[in-house]
Amino acid sequence: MALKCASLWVCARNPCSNLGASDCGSGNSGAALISFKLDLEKFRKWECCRFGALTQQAITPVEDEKPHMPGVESSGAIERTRGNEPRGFHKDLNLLPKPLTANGLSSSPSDGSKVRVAYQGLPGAYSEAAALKAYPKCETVPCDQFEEVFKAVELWLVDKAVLPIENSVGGSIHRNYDLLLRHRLHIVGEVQLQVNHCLLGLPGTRKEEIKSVLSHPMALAQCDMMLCDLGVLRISAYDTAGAAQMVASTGVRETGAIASAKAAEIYGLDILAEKIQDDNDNITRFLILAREPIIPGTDRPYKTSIVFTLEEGPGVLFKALSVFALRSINLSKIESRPWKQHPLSVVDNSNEGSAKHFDYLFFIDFEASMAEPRAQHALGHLQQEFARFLRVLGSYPIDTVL
Ligand SMILES: O=C(O)C(=O)C[C@]1(C(=O)O)C=C[C@@H](O)C=C1
Repeated sequence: MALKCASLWVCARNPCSNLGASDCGSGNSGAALISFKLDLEKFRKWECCRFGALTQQAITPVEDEKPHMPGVESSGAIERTRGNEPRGFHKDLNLLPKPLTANGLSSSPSDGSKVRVAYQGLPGAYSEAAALKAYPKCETVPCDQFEEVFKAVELWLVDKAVLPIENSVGGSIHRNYDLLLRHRLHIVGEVQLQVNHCLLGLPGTRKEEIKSVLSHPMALAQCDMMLCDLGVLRISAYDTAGAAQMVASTGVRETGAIASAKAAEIYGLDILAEKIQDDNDNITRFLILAREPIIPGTDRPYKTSIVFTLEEGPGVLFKALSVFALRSINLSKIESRPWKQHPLSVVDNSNEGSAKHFDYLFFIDFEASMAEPRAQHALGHLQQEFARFLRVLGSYPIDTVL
């Protein structure tokens, strides 16, 4: 694999000798951020020491990518029917681009004139719309699973990836936080997209005829009230456009899909109801990922995403977050995820034997650019005083246009 030397910002305690870093900074709490320019292979070796099997796991496909939501029934009927002939529809679904799969990644065309952007789902998915918002002339490349979206960039089959990370109604997409850590891509941008869901059905179907509705679990959650009113069975699918394609190809009048108006057009379905989400302001935030980081500036508002772990102790998270408050840096997101390689930390309490604590990773977005000294000082402080591990996932312009 043709991996190039990459520039990464990495802060951690005592990694200097392993990394060949040019500057390890001082131990002062206000120390400047240690910026390492390092060789990706060295970085991997170092991370391997700290995380054991993490590096190896980064190339192991996720066992179960099938979406699951409590209270949402999953059915064999939602498995993709790639290659199946659509029944009774004028659209030839076989002419649409086929999603990449882990085993079926093909090479990019040699003409590098267009940016190729991978996304999870089928044409008409919101992730595709997000890719086109970020790069209006890009070539969008559909992938079956999130894991393949990452691999498509890592294997140089595409230039960028777009990844949903949170929704204003449904909250975080936890799987994608975990994948961000397991892979070595950089966040180079974000896209905020207004998501207007439609209820789709076979041509000529009435809304009242619908008995079950297929969609992505996030989309089902975002339309909870309307689905309760209809009293329909909910069935989860990999993505909204995939649900629309499924309804089109199975030809069952009683089954509808929640998807975009564009998906209705692509798969030849009728729009039975529009803007069916519970909250009119239904915004999904997507991340743009690339092999190389961008160089952040101060010309416009920037956001920086980091992930870190902390030592165990009372008030440690409070103290860690104070490094931002002390410098008037606003936090726009905090998410904690179990540290899967280190599920428990054992603390020796002299009288009572050993106490066990769950170990967590903290993902934080803060509103400052890594080009700003206050952001560099905040991360230097966090790294020197509190963090066992710290990685900058990216520093990128804030998307302010809906
Ligand atoms: O299924 C799609 O169309 C997607 O792009 C995925 C996704 C998500 O994962 O949240 C994106 C936006 C909507 O919030 C619903 C689903």
